[in-house]
Amino acid sequence: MSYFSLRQVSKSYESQTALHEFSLELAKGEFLSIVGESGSGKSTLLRIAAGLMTQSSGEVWLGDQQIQNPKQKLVAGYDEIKLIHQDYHLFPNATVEENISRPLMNYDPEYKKLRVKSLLEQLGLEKYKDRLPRQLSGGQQQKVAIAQALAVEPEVLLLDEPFSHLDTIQKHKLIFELKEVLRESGTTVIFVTHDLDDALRLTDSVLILQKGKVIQKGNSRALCEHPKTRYVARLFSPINLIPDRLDNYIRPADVRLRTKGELLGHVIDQRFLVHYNSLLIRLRNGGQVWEVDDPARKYEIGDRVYLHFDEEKVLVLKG
Ligand SMILES: Nc1ncnc2c1ncn2[C@@H]1O[C@H](COP(=O)(O)OP(=O)(O)OP(=O)(O)O)[C@@H](O)[C@H]1O
Repeated sequence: MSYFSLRQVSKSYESQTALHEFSLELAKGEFLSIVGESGSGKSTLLRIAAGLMTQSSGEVWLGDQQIQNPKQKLVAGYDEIKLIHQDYHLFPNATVEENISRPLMNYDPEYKKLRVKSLLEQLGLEKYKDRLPRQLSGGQQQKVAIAQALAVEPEVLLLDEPFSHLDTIQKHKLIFELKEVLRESGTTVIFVTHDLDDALRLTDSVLILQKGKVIQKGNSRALCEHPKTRYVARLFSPINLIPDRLDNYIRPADVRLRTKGELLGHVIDQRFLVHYNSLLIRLRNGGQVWEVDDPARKYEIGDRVYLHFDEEKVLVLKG
């Protein structure tokens, strides 16, 4: 049953189309990640979804309420739909506790107190509650911005790359913590990012956006095993073009290294990774370079190797 939906939403800036007939249906409490490269229309999409930008055409619905855009509504935006982006704005002279309670100004004081206490606990911010934003790390400040957005208990949370200022370890920890908080509250979530790994840490359900259009939607396994385009395939790993075969590619993990065979190359680079060595291999015919996994860590720079692969692992990718 659809709860939050975008219906044929398009947006053009002057002559440029940023979003083209974009449609989406989410059930209550569903999480979806949208992955797209820079300029693919992710921020435009979320601003329209939050009622903060006027679309050129199409509609946004939350339950049976049509979301009004800034041309239709005096004060743009909704408490039910909150957007968090990387450039959050905290009140610099207010403490963490005051920042979180600010959106609850008109609420019952007793409710406000309990809600802020609960958010401080959920996001692990109790010990910082009396600090000013400048006395916090980037990750802690981002948590305060998230708590501030959650204060009014939004039905829908839209996350626009809000973790991009954080280092990888901090980011993964925050995504994990946030996932628990949002699951518990039954919030419907759309997370946009250019990083597939971040997306898959929050949810297994991913939509790929390119040049304002939906390229593919599915769970990680379906997208990885049956990518529709080279861009989707490359989000998971590099892909190697098979010589003399049009649009045929093979992933580094699907290549086996042997001492005999037909496709000959030699190792020109080697990287130590957690579960395998990653090799760069220059093919003898044509000089093309393949990236190949060496799980046995057997081969060294300069070695001659023959490359094998199963036909069923070959990806045929046109776009
Ligand atoms: N105010 C504007 N005026 C004109 N063009 C714009 C405007 N805002 C965005 N665009 C264009 O619309 C397209 C989509 O932009 P948008 O910011 O939605 O993409 P994005 O996927 O969020 O990018 P990024 O990941 O870099 O933030 C881009 O080509 C951008 O140049």
